[in-house]
Amino acid sequence: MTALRLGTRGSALALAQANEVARLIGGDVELVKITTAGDVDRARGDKSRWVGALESALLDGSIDLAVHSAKDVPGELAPGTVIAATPRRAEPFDVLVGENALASVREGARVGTSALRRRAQLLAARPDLEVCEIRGNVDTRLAKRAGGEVDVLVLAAAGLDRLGRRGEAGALLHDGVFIPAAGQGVIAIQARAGSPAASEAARADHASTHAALDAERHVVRALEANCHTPVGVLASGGVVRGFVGLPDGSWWLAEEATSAEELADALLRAGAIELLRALAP
Ligand SMILES: NCc1[nH]cc(CCC(=O)O)c1CC(=O)O
Repeated sequence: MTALRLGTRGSALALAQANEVARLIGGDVELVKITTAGDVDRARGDKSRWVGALESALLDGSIDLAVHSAKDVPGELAPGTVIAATPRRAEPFDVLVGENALASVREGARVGTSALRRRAQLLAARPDLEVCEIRGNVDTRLAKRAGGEVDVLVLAAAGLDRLGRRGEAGALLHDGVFIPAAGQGVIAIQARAGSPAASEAARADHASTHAALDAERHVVRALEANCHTPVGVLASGGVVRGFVGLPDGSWWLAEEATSAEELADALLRAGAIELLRALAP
């Protein structure tokens, strides 16, 4: 039996995720590090830049499975591929680093994030804050904050957990508008449809996580959202919640429903398309 080749990006977070997947699948598994366009030039581009090279390696047979942060996976997968498994979800919410709670962040503080969704949510809740672009992987951002580039950071709790750095974070942002990105905290294992590796990956699957991810991805596709769209969606405990907002915090929608279809309808009825059009005329 030859080893199952798991393709992964080479960042510390990606490797932590791939090692977790290797442990869950068990047996003879080998990690194959793949450099994506996103790793080479972090400044621009969309999700396909992170995921595209892994999808190509999957399709050309140089790997058997691709491991991703589900929130980095675009709404449409490469044809002929599937999300074969999603291990049990980690913490889905964002956290503040540098202050324990949003209410304690001083007026006008500099908050670092490059995600439009986080900017939209922060300014919806606290219009006084100065949201600053901050780039780089999780370690780089933590170092930049420690060096005084910003006062506070917003990061995914799951990423900090996986890097063993959750202790540096404050409280979760989980009230009101703070709905995380679709798939946040979920690892997606992508395979060629019908391949033997897809069946092997299924050993690592957690059914309710998979159902939640499917629901969240349904909403993203219904809104034609991508990683440049300030959209949050979280399915949990039979409820699906969604947020769509302008990055300056001046206009936002938050709805909840009992299915992905109903949530997408509710957001669309409330004006999500007009809102997204105001964003990208
Ligand atoms: N955009 C980068 C990225 N992709 C996934 C995570 C966190 C881990 C996860 O959501 O599973 C992060 C870092 C962050 O947003 O703080």
